[in-house]
Amino acid sequence: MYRNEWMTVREDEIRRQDGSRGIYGVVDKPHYALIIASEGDRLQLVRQFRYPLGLSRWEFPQGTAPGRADQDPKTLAARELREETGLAAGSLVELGVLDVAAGMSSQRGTAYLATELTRGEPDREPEEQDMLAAWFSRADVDKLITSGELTDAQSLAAYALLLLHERTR
Ligand SMILES: Nc1ncnc2c1ncn2[C@@H]1O[C@H](COP(=O)(O)OP(=O)(O)OC[C@H]2O[C@@H](O)[C@H](O)[C@@H]2O)[C@@H](O)[C@H]1O
Repeated sequence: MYRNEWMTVREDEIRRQDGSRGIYGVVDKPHYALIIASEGDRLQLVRQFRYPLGLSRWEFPQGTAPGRADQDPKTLAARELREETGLAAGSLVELGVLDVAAGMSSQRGTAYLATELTRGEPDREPEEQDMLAAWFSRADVDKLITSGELTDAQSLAAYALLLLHERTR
Protein backbone atom coordinates (compact mmCIF):
# COMPACT_ATOMS: atom_id res chain seq x y z
CA MET A 1 0.00 0.00 0.00
CA TYR A 2 1.22 3.51 -0.84
CA ARG A 3 -0.48 6.60 0.60
CA ASN A 4 -0.02 10.36 0.35
CA GLU A 5 -2.15 13.45 1.04
CA TRP A 6 -4.27 12.94 -2.10
CA MET A 7 -4.46 9.20 -2.95
CA THR A 8 -3.72 5.61 -1.99
CA VAL A 9 -2.56 2.71 -4.16
CA ARG A 10 -3.40 -0.82 -3.06
CA GLU A 11 -3.07 -4.35 -4.40
CA ASP A 12 -6.06 -6.62 -3.69
CA GLU A 13 -6.19 -10.41 -3.91
CA ILE A 14 -9.28 -11.26 -5.92
CA ARG A 15 -11.23 -14.37 -6.86
CA ARG A 16 -12.72 -14.51 -10.36
CA GLN A 17 -16.06 -16.05 -11.38
CA ASP A 18 -14.40 -19.41 -12.23
CA GLY A 19 -12.76 -19.57 -8.78
CA SER A 20 -9.25 -18.70 -9.99
CA ARG A 21 -7.28 -16.20 -7.94
CA GLY A 22 -5.57 -13.05 -9.08
CA ILE A 23 -4.55 -9.56 -8.02
CA TYR A 24 -5.96 -6.10 -8.79
CA GLY A 25 -4.07 -2.83 -8.35
CA VAL A 26 -6.39 0.05 -7.43
CA VAL A 27 -5.86 3.81 -7.03
CA ASP A 28 -8.25 5.27 -4.43
CA LYS A 29 -8.99 8.99 -4.48
CA PRO A 30 -11.95 10.73 -2.84
CA HIS A 31 -14.99 11.83 -4.81
CA TYR A 32 -14.20 14.93 -6.88
CA ALA A 33 -16.33 17.82 -8.09
CA LEU A 34 -16.05 19.49 -11.51
CA ILE A 35 -17.74 22.80 -12.24
CA ILE A 36 -18.75 24.36 -15.56
CA ALA A 37 -19.29 28.04 -14.78
CA SER A 38 -21.45 29.61 -17.49
CA GLU A 39 -22.20 33.28 -18.14
CA GLY A 40 -23.97 34.27 -21.35
CA ASP A 41 -22.09 32.55 -24.18
CA ARG A 42 -18.92 32.04 -22.13
CA LEU A 43 -17.49 29.23 -19.99
CA GLN A 44 -14.70 29.48 -17.41
CA LEU A 45 -11.60 27.29 -17.87
CA VAL A 46 -8.47 27.01 -15.74
CA ARG A 47 -4.95 26.33 -17.01
CA GLN A 48 -2.69 24.27 -14.79
CA PHE A 49 0.62 22.42 -15.01
CA ARG A 50 -0.21 18.73 -14.67
CA TYR A 51 2.90 17.09 -13.26
CA PRO A 52 2.15 13.47 -14.35
CA LEU A 53 1.76 14.67 -17.96
CA GLY A 54 4.57 17.24 -17.79
CA LEU A 55 2.49 19.93 -19.46
CA SER A 56 0.06 22.80 -18.85
CA ARG A 57 -3.42 22.59 -20.30
CA TRP A 58 -6.94 23.96 -20.05
CA GLU A 59 -9.68 22.14 -18.14
CA PHE A 60 -12.82 22.91 -16.15
CA PRO A 61 -12.20 23.68 -12.46
CA GLN A 62 -12.18 20.44 -10.45
CA GLY A 63 -10.80 19.02 -7.26
CA THR A 64 -11.10 16.88 -4.16
CA ALA A 65 -11.31 17.79 -0.48
CA PRO A 66 -8.01 18.12 1.42
CA GLY A 67 -6.65 15.12 3.33
CA ARG A 68 -8.52 12.55 1.19
CA ALA A 69 -11.75 13.48 2.99
CA ASP A 70 -15.10 12.64 1.44
CA GLN A 71 -17.20 15.79 1.28
CA ASP A 72 -20.71 16.43 0.02
CA PRO A 73 -20.09 16.96 -3.74
CA LYS A 74 -22.20 20.14 -4.01
CA THR A 75 -20.39 21.77 -1.07
CA LEU A 76 -17.10 20.68 -2.62
CA ALA A 77 -18.12 22.12 -6.00
CA ALA A 78 -18.93 25.52 -4.51
CA ARG A 79 -15.61 25.55 -2.63
CA GLU A 80 -13.46 24.43 -5.59
CA LEU A 81 -15.04 27.02 -7.89
CA ARG A 82 -14.44 29.81 -5.38
CA GLU A 83 -10.87 28.70 -4.61
CA GLU A 84 -9.78 28.21 -8.23
CA THR A 85 -11.60 31.10 -9.96
CA GLY A 86 -12.96 33.43 -7.26
CA LEU A 87 -16.50 32.87 -8.59
CA ALA A 88 -19.41 32.28 -6.21
CA ALA A 89 -22.37 30.45 -7.77
CA GLY A 90 -25.98 31.45 -7.00
CA SER A 91 -27.13 28.25 -8.73
CA LEU A 92 -25.38 24.85 -8.92
CA VAL A 93 -27.20 22.20 -10.96
CA GLU A 94 -25.94 18.61 -11.05
CA LEU A 95 -25.13 17.45 -14.60
CA GLY A 96 -24.16 13.87 -13.76
CA VAL A 97 -21.69 11.44 -12.19
CA LEU A 98 -18.43 10.46 -13.92
CA ASP A 99 -15.98 7.58 -13.39
CA VAL A 100 -12.38 8.73 -13.70
CA ALA A 101 -10.69 5.51 -14.91
CA ALA A 102 -12.78 2.46 -14.03
CA GLY A 103 -10.05 -0.01 -14.98
CA MET A 104 -7.63 1.21 -12.33
CA SER A 105 -9.29 3.69 -9.97
CA SER A 106 -12.29 3.68 -7.63
CA GLN A 107 -12.61 7.45 -8.00
CA ARG A 108 -15.90 8.96 -9.15
CA GLY A 109 -16.91 12.59 -9.48
CA THR A 110 -19.94 14.83 -9.93
CA ALA A 111 -20.16 17.54 -12.59
CA TYR A 112 -22.14 20.74 -11.96
CA LEU A 113 -23.37 23.69 -13.99
CA ALA A 114 -22.75 26.94 -12.10
CA THR A 115 -24.69 30.11 -12.99
CA GLU A 116 -25.75 33.39 -11.31
CA LEU A 117 -22.08 34.10 -10.73
CA THR A 118 -20.52 36.72 -8.46
CA ARG A 119 -16.85 37.63 -8.87
CA GLY A 120 -14.23 37.53 -6.10
CA GLU A 121 -10.58 36.73 -5.62
CA PRO A 122 -9.30 33.14 -6.04
CA ASP A 123 -7.82 31.46 -2.95
CA ARG A 124 -5.71 28.70 -4.49
CA GLU A 125 -3.91 25.92 -2.66
CA PRO A 126 -0.07 26.12 -2.68
CA GLU A 127 0.01 23.23 -5.19
CA GLU A 128 -2.12 25.28 -7.59
CA GLN A 129 -0.11 28.52 -7.56
CA ASP A 130 0.64 28.37 -11.31
CA MET A 131 -3.09 28.23 -12.17
CA LEU A 132 -4.71 30.72 -14.57
CA ALA A 133 -8.47 31.21 -15.01
CA ALA A 134 -10.12 32.69 -18.11
CA TRP A 135 -13.45 32.97 -19.92
CA PHE A 136 -13.86 31.32 -23.33
CA SER A 137 -16.73 31.64 -25.80
CA ARG A 138 -18.48 28.36 -26.56
CA ALA A 139 -17.01 28.50 -30.09
CA ASP A 140 -13.50 28.83 -28.64
CA VAL A 141 -14.09 25.91 -26.24
CA ASP A 142 -15.17 23.81 -29.25
CA LYS A 143 -12.00 24.91 -31.08
CA LEU A 144 -9.79 23.94 -28.11
CA ILE A 145 -11.38 20.48 -28.20
CA THR A 146 -11.17 19.89 -31.94
CA SER A 147 -7.59 21.20 -32.10
CA GLY A 148 -6.53 18.76 -29.37
CA GLU A 149 -5.63 21.48 -26.84
CA LEU A 150 -8.41 20.59 -24.37
CA THR A 151 -7.74 16.91 -23.71
CA ASP A 152 -8.83 16.49 -20.09
CA ALA A 153 -11.16 13.47 -20.14
CA GLN A 154 -13.21 14.66 -17.14
CA SER A 155 -13.75 18.04 -18.80
CA LEU A 156 -14.77 16.49 -22.13
CA ALA A 157 -17.19 14.12 -20.41
CA ALA A 158 -18.68 16.96 -18.36
CA TYR A 159 -19.06 19.06 -21.53
CA ALA A 160 -21.02 16.18 -23.11
CA LEU A 161 -23.28 16.15 -20.01
CA LEU A 162 -23.78 19.92 -20.39
CA LEU A 163 -24.77 19.59 -24.07
CA LEU A 164 -27.26 16.81 -23.22
CA HIS A 165 -28.62 18.88 -20.33
CA GLU A 166 -29.22 21.81 -22.70
CA ARG A 167 -30.76 19.53 -25.34
CA THR A 168 -33.28 18.02 -22.93
CA ARG A 169 -34.10 21.18 -20.99
N1 LIG B 1 -1.07 12.26 -6.26
C1 LIG B 1 -0.63 13.51 -6.03
N2 LIG B 1 0.65 13.73 -5.64
C2 LIG B 1 1.08 14.98 -5.40
N3 LIG B 1 0.31 16.09 -5.55
C3 LIG B 1 -0.95 15.93 -5.94
C4 LIG B 1 -1.49 14.63 -6.18
N4 LIG B 1 -2.79 14.79 -6.55
C5 LIG B 1 -3.03 16.10 -6.54
N5 LIG B 1 -1.93 16.80 -6.17
C6 LIG B 1 -1.78 18.26 -6.08
O1 LIG B 1 -2.83 18.83 -5.31
C7 LIG B 1 -3.58 19.76 -6.08
C8 LIG B 1 -5.04 19.66 -5.70
O2 LIG B 1 -5.47 18.31 -5.89
P1 LIG B 1 -7.03 17.94 -6.07
O3 LIG B 1 -7.85 18.74 -5.14
O4 LIG B 1 -7.13 16.44 -6.06
O5 LIG B 1 -7.41 18.52 -7.48
P2 LIG B 1 -6.96 18.12 -8.93
O6 LIG B 1 -5.61 17.53 -9.02
O7 LIG B 1 -7.26 19.30 -9.75
O8 LIG B 1 -7.88 16.91 -9.30
C9 LIG B 1 -9.21 16.96 -9.58
C10 LIG B 1 -9.79 15.61 -9.63
O9 LIG B 1 -10.35 15.40 -10.87
C11 LIG B 1 -9.90 14.23 -11.45
O10 LIG B 1 -9.61 14.45 -12.78
C12 LIG B 1 -8.69 13.79 -10.70
O11 LIG B 1 -8.63 12.41 -10.56
C13 LIG B 1 -8.75 14.57 -9.40
O12 LIG B 1 -9.06 13.82 -8.29
C14 LIG B 1 -3.31 19.39 -7.54
O13 LIG B 1 -3.43 20.48 -8.38
C15 LIG B 1 -1.88 18.86 -7.47
O14 LIG B 1 -0.96 19.91 -7.59
